[in-house]
Amino acid sequence: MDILGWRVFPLVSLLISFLLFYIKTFSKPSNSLCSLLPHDRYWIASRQIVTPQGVISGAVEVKGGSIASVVEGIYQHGQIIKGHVVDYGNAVIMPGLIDVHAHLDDPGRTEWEGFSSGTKAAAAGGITTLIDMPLNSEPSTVSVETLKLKVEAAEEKIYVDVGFWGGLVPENALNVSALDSLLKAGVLGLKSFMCPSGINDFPMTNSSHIKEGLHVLAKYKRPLLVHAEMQLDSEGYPKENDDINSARLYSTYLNTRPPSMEEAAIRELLEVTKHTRTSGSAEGSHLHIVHLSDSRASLNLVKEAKSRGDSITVETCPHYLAFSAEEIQDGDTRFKCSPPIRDAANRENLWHALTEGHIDMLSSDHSPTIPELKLFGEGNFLKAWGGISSLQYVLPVTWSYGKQYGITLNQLASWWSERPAKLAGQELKGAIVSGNHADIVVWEPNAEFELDENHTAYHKNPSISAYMGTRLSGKVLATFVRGNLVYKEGEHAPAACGVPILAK
Ligand SMILES: NC(=O)NC(NC(N)=O)C(=O)[O-]
Ligand SMILES: [Zn+2]
Ligand SMILES: [Zn+2]
Repeated sequence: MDILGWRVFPLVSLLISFLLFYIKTFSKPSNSLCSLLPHDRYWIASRQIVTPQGVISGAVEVKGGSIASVVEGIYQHGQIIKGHVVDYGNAVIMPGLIDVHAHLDDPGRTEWEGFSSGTKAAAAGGITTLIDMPLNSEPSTVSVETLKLKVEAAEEKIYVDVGFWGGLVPENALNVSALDSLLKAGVLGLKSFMCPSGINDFPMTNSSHIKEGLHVLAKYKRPLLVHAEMQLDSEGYPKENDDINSARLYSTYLNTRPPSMEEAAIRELLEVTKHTRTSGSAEGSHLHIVHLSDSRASLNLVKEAKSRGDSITVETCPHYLAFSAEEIQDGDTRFKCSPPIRDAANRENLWHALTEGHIDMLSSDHSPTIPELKLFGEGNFLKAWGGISSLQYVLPVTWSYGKQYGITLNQLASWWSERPAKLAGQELKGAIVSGNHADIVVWEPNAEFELDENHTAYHKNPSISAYMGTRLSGKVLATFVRGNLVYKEGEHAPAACGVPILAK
């Protein structure tokens, strides 16, 4: 290169790096597009703010995406609070919901849901963090490579924060280094099935796989979530049933998945969870049973394990608390899920277990599909896709059906925010306290609405939701994620600025 070339070369490379910096900085949505509120520092006030110390009347100061202070009344240091104040009057200010169990089906099955529509629905429902399940996307999240595909798929599409569970499947369960690298890559914990999952690249695990998984998880202090239903030789399991009249009956489906399937799975799990006790070989790991439906023998087993010191928690879902088998019409496959929705007496017991603290938390288990796979015309319960679509409605559903049991705002915050935050290892989320992320839902408990065709639903396929046609109370007015007002009465922020959460 001649002298001139040597002089021009640094200049050109400087120019290129400036250009790259410019593209990187300014092609991302600017902050003003992330929020419907053009302030970095502001206050939100109401007469009902749900804090860990109880419900107070006052104001929450938000600064730089975090909660800077929480004050009773509208005075701080004896002076009336200054700056931009949004006064929500009698509406409830609560920590944003954390949904630890949702299937957003992205990448690969975005015609079922996808990160964009799924997190829009979440924001409209007051959910500020969602942990995505490792199955129903294509491929399933079972390795470092497939996790990378998830995170890439989520980029600039998520309106709320999204974390990821990894899958524990036979292939990685017996391969410590594969599990290690998946956990190092940032999944918040693992999830496995004790029965067929319905997804080809997500095979079921047995208790030896689960034991191995827990021992690896112990090092990382992260949980294993398990779909606890086990196929029993002596009892029925979705047998192919060519008699369409019988397959249309909800009772036919219910009989294929009796409570004893949940009980058998949990009994087997407890052989392994004993290692999670203090000084046990898997101390530090934790087992979480997802979507419990059986409120009798299965729940008793969990209670006993807790009393013995096992590190174990259990969730149930709004659909088990809202619906009962008696009300499900034959052929109405919107209600098909596993484990199945059981009788009204079981539902009553679930409510008691929840209010008495034996069920630790709630999750949506939002598991949508395309209407075609729900086989509405045929109404075949044995062949239709199993899964309830509910993401946007979990708060009003819990509130509407829970009011008669006298549930409190603090209980709602505990079931939907505090305990889920702990399960997912999110120390800066789940409660309205200074220093936490400003993840907040503002909602009006007394406002009622009809879930009819005039109601704006953000799910990709609203018609498959079992809640369509019901009347609910509890309307979400505003949702803040890390201080950004991402949803306000029917409108979303222009840009999707949620953060993908990876464990460190
Ligand atoms: N593949 C699924 O989404 N399964 C889900 N299906 C339900 N719950 O019916 C689940 O969580 O088990
Ligand atoms: Zn499941
Ligand atoms: Zn699920």
